[in-house]
Amino acid sequence: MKVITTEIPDVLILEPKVFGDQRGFFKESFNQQKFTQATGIETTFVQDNYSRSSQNVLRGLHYQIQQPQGKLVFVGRGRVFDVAVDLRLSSKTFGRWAGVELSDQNHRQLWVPPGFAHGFVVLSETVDFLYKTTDYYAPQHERCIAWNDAELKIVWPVAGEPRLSKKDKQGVAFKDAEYFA
Ligand SMILES: Cc1cn([C@H]2C[C@H](O)[C@@H](COP(=O)(O)OP(=O)(O)O[C@H]3O[C@@H](C)C(=O)[C@@H](O)[C@H]3O)O2)c(=O)[nH]c1=O
Repeated sequence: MKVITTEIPDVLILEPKVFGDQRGFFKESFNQQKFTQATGIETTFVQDNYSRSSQNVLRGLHYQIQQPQGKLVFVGRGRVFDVAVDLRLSSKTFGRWAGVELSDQNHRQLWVPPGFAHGFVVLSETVDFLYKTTDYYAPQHERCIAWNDAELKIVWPVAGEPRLSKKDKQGVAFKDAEYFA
């Protein structure tokens, strides 16, 4: 497995080994031992999530202020632009974002540590999006920052307004958000 750092050193791109043959391909989408060996991160994943979205859907920017979740995210089918925003006040990269294209072609996975907000926009017709989390879903602790926050200045590779859930339309400004210590 190859590990590539992003503009935020704690946000990592993982490239698993892909075995292609005349049938298609095989890859280990997760291997605890290889993940820890390659990244130095010792954590336990407790939940697997799978969502399907159509083109131009944007989900985010989400985090849990308690029970913060580290997320290992990847695409089963399709293409997204995936974003992690550092919400850790003590971090050198507080308030900065990292964005990476994840697709069924590049097989990339993104490690989004606890203490980050996360979101993605769908670039393909549909996307099957899969991720593991290091803590359980806790809706009472869920928070959402507006995808188009003026201060964060995330450059989403979409023209016009993406399609958002009701909840995501009510995302708060970064300056008003709750942060991590
Ligand atoms: C996230 C989640 C949702 N749900 C339910 C609640 C709701 O009725 C329905 C849809 O939830 P949402 O609209 O919050 O789903 P979604 O907008 O896909 O939320 C996800 O977005 C991405 C960007 C993340 O980073 C995730 O952590 C998560 O916040 O699924 C669960 O039961 N368990 C879960 O872990």
